[in-house]
Amino acid sequence: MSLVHFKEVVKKYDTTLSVNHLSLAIHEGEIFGLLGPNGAGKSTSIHMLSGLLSVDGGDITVEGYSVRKAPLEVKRRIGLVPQDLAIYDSLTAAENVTFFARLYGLGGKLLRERVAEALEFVGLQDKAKAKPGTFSGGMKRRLNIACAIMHRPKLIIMDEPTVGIDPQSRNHILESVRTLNKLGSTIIYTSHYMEEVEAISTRVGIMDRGRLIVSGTKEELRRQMGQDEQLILEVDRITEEAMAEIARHPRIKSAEETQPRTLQVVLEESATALQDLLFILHKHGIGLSKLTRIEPDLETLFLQLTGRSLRDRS
Ligand SMILES: Nc1ncnc2c1ncn2[C@@H]1O[C@H](COP(=O)(O)OP(=O)(O)OP(=O)(O)O)[C@@H](O)[C@H]1O
Repeated sequence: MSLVHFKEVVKKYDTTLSVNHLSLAIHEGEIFGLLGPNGAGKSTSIHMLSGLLSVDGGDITVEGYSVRKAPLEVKRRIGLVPQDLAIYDSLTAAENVTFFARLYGLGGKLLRERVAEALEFVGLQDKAKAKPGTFSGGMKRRLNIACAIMHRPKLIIMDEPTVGIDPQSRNHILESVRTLNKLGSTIIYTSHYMEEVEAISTRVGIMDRGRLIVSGTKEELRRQMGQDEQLILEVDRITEEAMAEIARHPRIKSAEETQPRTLQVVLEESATALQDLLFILHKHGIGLSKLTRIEPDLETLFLQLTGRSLRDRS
């Protein structure tokens, strides 16, 4: 069942469409990874979903409630972990979580229980009375998460939660995402780190220039990537004649000398393309010392769909 529905959503700044008729369904129980280069429109989309930005066209619903018509019903179901930290340095860790708990209408014993539970969940129970000014970047991010989850929301939105933090906190955060999901929360996770999104998500959507250019499970996306084979060949030398012959081959899509004596080659998947490539090298007296096949990843897919690199722009 779909928990979140973006229907033809538009956000305009001046004349530019930062979000351009975005349609997207997120199902209950998923960890949905929203990937895209800087400026793709990820933050703008989730800010509209969380009610921090107005929607200029279309609508977004959460459990059928519209952000336009029933914003409070939507907010009650959401916990947002924003990209920019939303914590107060003058309050202790426990007071920070308490502040947000009160905003969600919690009080009394339940409030105290939930504050303790949230701090324990992010591994900051020993720091409840400390002020975040003394915390590392990673600890501040974990406190930020505690503030967003203490009301046990159905949907948790994490906007680039691992930017600029140490590996230990990063692993802690990724593990918390999995646990929160197992405990029943649906997660939307935005990032421009493709490895992270691949590792954690059950389904992935890739945005570019305000649009969703593709979405699916990792297996579905892999199938979309077609059947090209990417190979790295380490050779003892390369000649212009051999490169010219390789370039002329109809089943060899591209060949490039990426480093001295290293060739990166893209072949159509066929029984003969690799054999022919090896034959050409042999014919020109070129020795091959190593051949590696590159597994296709989301970066490859982004490149295929847009002609641009996801990584270069991140
Ligand atoms: N307040 C604003 N005024 C004008 N343009 C804006 C504003 N906020 C965002 N934009 C533009 O909207 C587009 C989408 O930005 P957004 O922050 O949503 O991208 P993003 O995918 O989240 O990127 P990042 O990974 O850098 O956060 C960008 O071109 C950005 O310059």
